[in-house]
Amino acid sequence: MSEVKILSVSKSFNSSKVLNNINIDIKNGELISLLGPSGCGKSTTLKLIAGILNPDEGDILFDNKSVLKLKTEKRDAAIVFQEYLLFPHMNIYENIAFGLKVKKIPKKDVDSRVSELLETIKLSSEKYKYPSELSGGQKQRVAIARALAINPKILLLDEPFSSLDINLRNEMREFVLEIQKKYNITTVLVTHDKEEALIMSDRIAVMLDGEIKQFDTPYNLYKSPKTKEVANIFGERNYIKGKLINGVFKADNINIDLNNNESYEEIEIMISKEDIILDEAKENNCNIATIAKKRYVGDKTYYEVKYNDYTLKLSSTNDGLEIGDNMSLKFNSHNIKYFCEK
Ligand SMILES: Nc1ncnc2c1ncn2[C@@H]1O[C@H](COP(=O)(O)OP(=O)(O)OP(=O)(O)O)[C@@H](O)[C@H]1O
Repeated sequence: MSEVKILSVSKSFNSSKVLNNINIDIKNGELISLLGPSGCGKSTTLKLIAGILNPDEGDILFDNKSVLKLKTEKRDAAIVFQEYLLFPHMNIYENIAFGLKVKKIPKKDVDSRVSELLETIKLSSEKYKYPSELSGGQKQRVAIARALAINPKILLLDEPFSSLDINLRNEMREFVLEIQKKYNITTVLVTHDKEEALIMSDRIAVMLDGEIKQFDTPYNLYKSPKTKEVANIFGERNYIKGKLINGVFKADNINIDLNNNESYEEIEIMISKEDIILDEAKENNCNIATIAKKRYVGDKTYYEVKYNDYTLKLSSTNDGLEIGDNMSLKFNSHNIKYFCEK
């Protein structure tokens, strides 16, 4: 385990800048994710940490020492890719033992380390099987055990679950979390899956166009994104433009008390789907919305409602509403976030 610092790192390929002034400070034993759309520079960042690539500018420190001059094999960073890249002609035991043998570790120490890892990945009884005889999840477990065998300072995971089906993916996420906590190993996970990043990370670096837009805890990123572009990474939200007058948001036919004393001429509020609440419409209730669309997804139902000139999207555990139903509308005002120009 190790503390990792990426300091003002930039990288270009063929004079096109793919990373611009990246700064990430990873604590000992922390699991962070690099989250962003395809091409934003996640894998390049991982390769810079591993030493597969070198930055044009900036520095990378492990435990406060620059590793830029160290080759990949000297950095003690283990990388696991989406494709398992196991050696097909070696059995599971030999695959896991490979890095230890290269380091000329005595046979009895190799044996005890590999046995411990086989137990951790629950494949002790399969140790003489070859990769072709394993399921996708088992292969990925072997790939992680092989990476951990050499006791790396940092574990780098490049979209390790994307080729697995959804049930296996959930199982592998839990497995990696368990193993990461057990060995307290500093880990960087590359993913484009927001749910995966939210579930697994101590902190998430949101990357867009080669820049870190926000580096924060899952909770803060979801509840208090600094910008709309970061908010949108974590799913569709509702946005309404209006004014803020002494803490009361005002737009056409909408007044929401945000419980503060601030005033802005132009702001845009962001309301998450789960913060719009539908209730039975009462006779004297003026906030009436009509259900326009319904999408049932099992544990919740997504609705689109028309409220005056607004179309709002919300999620509810109530799956019994139908298109055309009139419902009263409420907002969870304490969860409303706003973006403004002073
Ligand atoms: N060796 C290379 N030579 C030239 N361009 C490259 C090289 N590696 C990456 N790029 C470019 O750099 C940009 C960032 O690539 P990178 O693989 O880091 O993105 P990513 O966020 O990991 O994307 P994905 O999720 O699709 O893997 C892309 O435009 C890519 O085409």
